[in-house]
Amino acid sequence: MATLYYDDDADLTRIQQRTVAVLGYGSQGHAHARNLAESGVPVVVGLPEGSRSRERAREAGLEVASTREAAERGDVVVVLLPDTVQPEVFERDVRPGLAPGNALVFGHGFNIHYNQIVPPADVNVFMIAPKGPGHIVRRTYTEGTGVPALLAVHQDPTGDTHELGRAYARALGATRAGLIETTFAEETETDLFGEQAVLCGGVSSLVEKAFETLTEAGYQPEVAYFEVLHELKLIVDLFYEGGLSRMRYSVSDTAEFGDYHSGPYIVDGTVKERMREALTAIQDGSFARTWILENQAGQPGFQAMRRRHAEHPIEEVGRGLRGMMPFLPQPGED
Ligand SMILES: NC(=O)C1=CN([C@@H]2O[C@H](COP(=O)(O)OP(=O)(O)OC[C@H]3O[C@@H](n4cnc5c(N)ncnc54)[C@H](OP(=O)(O)O)[C@@H]3O)[C@@H](O)[C@H]2O)C=CC1
Ligand SMILES: CC[C@](O)(C(C)=O)C(=O)O
Ligand SMILES: [Mg+2]
Ligand SMILES: [Mg+2]
Repeated sequence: MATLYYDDDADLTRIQQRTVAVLGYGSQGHAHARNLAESGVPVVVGLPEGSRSRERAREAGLEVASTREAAERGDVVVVLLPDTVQPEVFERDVRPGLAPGNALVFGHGFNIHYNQIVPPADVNVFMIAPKGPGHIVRRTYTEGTGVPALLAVHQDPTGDTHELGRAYARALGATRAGLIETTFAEETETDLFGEQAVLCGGVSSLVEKAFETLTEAGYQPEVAYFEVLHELKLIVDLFYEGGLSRMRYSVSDTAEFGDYHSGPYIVDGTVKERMREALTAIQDGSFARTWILENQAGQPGFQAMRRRHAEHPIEEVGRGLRGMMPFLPQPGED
């Protein structure tokens, strides 16, 4: 049975008494920095001199310093940079400023689990890994709710890392929704599997292929877009509120029968076999090696795939349709 923590299990003052350096102001960085600051925690954001995010952080009322200065000033240093740049920035800008008893925090376990960062033994190391995108971590905080997160402690030389982690999660808004105790290994492996098999890879591939199937059969792209992409969010909202059963309660009997009849035929047992293969590549480190080598080579394959998928016809159709829905974020808005 998982151990879960909520607001009453966390003493906010433990984190309010520390200076928290948030390195990076991207998806997670902006959410952590702003949520913590609004929870009464002293925050300094660490960004390189030329960073395009410096102005946005200042406009949000946050103090900004260089990555190195912020890391030196923070008693708690939160590394919210892309996973692949973290090892280099850690060695150059973070390690020199770490003092015994400081805390080093991660939003995902990749670099600790795959030994790309080995922190000094006298520093506390924990992870708060939100189970949701950074922009939703921010939005839900402002709405008074939160995104669940995972807490793992890797090193605890001062003996109070767990308490500090719970306090951090409360300041972020995560203990409003639920904070689950885990390990760096479990978070890293399940997170990579979830994003590859379902949340990013599986769903995107299903949507692209379904859109292609309909449009190649002569149906209007706009109808196909609404059917397999736009409505997906409305269906997934029901999963979120009440599990698969709530979706099946809300849809028609015809849709529910089609779900049982065709779902397991389309996503069949061979898909599960390939899911197991993807999980093995995560567990034995071969996926991590491929991603690290891809970055060392300058990301040629990654950038080519990014371009190819960005040019998929569903993206073009979607841009036009979303432009007619002013309640959705428009290009250029964060
Ligand atoms: N994205 C998400 O929702 C989730 C992410 N995570 C984890 O959180 C961590 C952060 O990911 P994410 O928020 O996606 O990261 P982003 O790519 O959104 O943020 C990158 C930030 O790091 C800065 N940056 C990039 N390169 C450097 C560098 N070489 N030196 C200093 N700063 C740099 C960028 O600067 P600039 O602003 O100038 O571009 C930007 O502010 C990762 O460990 C990730 O796995 C965990 C859960 C969900
Ligand atoms: C699902 C992708 C994710 O793991 C996340 C938002 O939780 C990520 O790495 O961005
Ligand atoms: Mg994730
Ligand atoms: Mg992830």
